[in-house]
Amino acid sequence: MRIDIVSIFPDYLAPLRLSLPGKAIDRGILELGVHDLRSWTRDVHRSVDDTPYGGGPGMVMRPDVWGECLDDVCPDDALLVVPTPAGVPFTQATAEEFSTESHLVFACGRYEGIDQRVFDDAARRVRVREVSIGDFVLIGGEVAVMAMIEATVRLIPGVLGNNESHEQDSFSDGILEGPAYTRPQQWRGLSVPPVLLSGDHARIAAWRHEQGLARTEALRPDLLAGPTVSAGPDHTA
Ligand SMILES: Oc1ccccc1-c1ccno1
Repeated sequence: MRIDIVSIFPDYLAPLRLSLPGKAIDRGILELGVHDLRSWTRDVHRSVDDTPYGGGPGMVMRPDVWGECLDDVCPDDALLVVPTPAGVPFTQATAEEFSTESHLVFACGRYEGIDQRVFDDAARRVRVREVSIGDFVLIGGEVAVMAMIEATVRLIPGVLGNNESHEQDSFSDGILEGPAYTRPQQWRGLSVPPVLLSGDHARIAAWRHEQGLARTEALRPDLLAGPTVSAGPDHTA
């Protein structure tokens, strides 16, 4: 997989080369390109934004600069992902869909967002997903992109080591993971549930599922209410 990211703060994405994505890069499983949007500016001030039509606070990122950048960075077979609070929810299903792509391009917006015509124009030749990582507002898309990349890259075969797996992730079977325990068996008067010491793998699996279900009912009953909309294959944002 190749991932390209466009940002006016490329150094913000430096941590991606550590831990998980870093290992994937070292193993040749992942190619990562980070691009400074200002490289496509043509004025002496290297301007990337302007005042919004219709008035209102803040600034909007310019279509001309983004358009020329995406012409260079985003080929027709790539999936263009645009993090935005106004997007379709990013879920584990989205991460699974993204992990099967050969080329992801992430456009990090700032200010009041990117001129909509950038995505309308891009949609003429590439698949576009406007995606939200949650119902809150950030200053820019970089943090959202890092979260989405980590959630996606860890699902690529070979990225997680043998003793790490995503088969029992929260959400992988639609419910939250149950509690986890390790040594010591007694700690500050608190014991590890005896079933986990039984060696009875069927009982342990059943207990873990019950615990996950109880946690889900208590904390995320919405996950038990049936399928929700997410930025999956049938949602073009
Ligand atoms: O709040 C944002 C600002 C810029 C780009 C993305 C976001 C966002 C918020 C939630 N998901 O994405």
